Amino acid sequence: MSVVSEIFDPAQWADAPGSQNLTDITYHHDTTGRIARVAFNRPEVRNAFRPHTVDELYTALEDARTNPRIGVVLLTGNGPSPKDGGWAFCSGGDQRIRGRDGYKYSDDLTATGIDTARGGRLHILEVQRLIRFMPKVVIALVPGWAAGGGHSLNVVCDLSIASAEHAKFKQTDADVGSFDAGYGSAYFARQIGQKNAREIFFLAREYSAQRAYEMGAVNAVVPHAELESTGLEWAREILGKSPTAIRMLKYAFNAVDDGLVGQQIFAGEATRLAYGTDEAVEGRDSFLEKRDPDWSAFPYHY
Ligand SMILES: CC(C)(COP(=O)(O)OP(=O)(O)OC[C@H]1O[C@@H](n2cnc3c(N)ncnc32)[C@H](O)[C@@H]1OP(=O)(O)O)[C@@H](O)C(=O)NCCC(=O)NCCSC(=O)CCC(=O)c1ccccc1C(=O)O
Repeated sequence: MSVVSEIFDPAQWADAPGSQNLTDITYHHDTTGRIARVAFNRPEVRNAFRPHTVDELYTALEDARTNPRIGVVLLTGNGPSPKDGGWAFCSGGDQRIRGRDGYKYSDDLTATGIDTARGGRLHILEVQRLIRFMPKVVIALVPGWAAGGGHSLNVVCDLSIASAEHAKFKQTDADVGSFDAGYGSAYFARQIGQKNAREIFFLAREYSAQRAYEMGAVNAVVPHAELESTGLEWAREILGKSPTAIRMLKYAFNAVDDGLVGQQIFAGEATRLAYGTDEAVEGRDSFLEKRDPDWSAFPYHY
């Protein structure tokens, strides 16, 4: 097992099936197969994402979502940068290949390699929704910079743990003419309060891990060397809980901010639970057996 990041413990992880050809991220399962680790792997650009990065990220997260053994996903950034030793969770969209209609596919790392025939992409927002709606806990492990769209990803994760020494937070969207007007800002304000969120976006200052913790943008600040082991510890603790309870709780927390989509997702899971009852089985069977349903065994609970 190769060491993909200085604080990655290879004894804890195995390559996720099909992950060998990934270029912009790494994807591992822990040795029990119950925890996924998905990491940005472009440390030389502070883990900025290009469309290909987002494609890989979506595929890995979707794989984790649909794997019935996986209960917790750790989202992080590999590091440090071989160029200058800097650490990053993610610095958002790769500004070198940003076009007028979104981020462009490029056959190399520069604007000269852009494929002009393909439309620009903003599909990091699809990744945000995947994290938000997956029935599993997603924990951001922030080993360095969380900036721009990377800052927004930290916002949308269920829990966040930050490196005391290297994690830094900065919402640069307004510096570069971008604006995450969804979860990245409006939901962020629900997390940390309107005044704090407006300050972070309007001034685009830099915030330490400790300050982010005080504002409620992260759950814990731990020594850098312990970031990943703490993530695993939290994940194992969550795995000790009822999967159904965790799923319903996540959707309940979401529902209040997600409007009818939030209600639909919560209601869908309630329907799934109802289908498991004898009462619902009676409804189905009466239809299939072409008879009136007999509800007499099912009281109006109060
Ligand atoms: C993150 C920094 C504050 C780190 O600063 P520092 O430690 O001093 O390092 P640097 O020397 O600046 O960077 C080292 C190296 O990395 C390159 N780099 C860093 N970030 C990027 C990037 N985003 N794109 C391209 N390259 C990057 C940097 O140029 C250096 O390269 P050298 O060749 O060594 O010089 C600082 O780096 C910084 O501020 N970075 C930019 C942060 C930023 O503005 N990000 C984009 C915000 S906009 C966005 O993410 C939109 C995303 C999106 O798709 C979206 C669209 C619509 C709605 C919502 C979203 C959404 O937000 O999700």
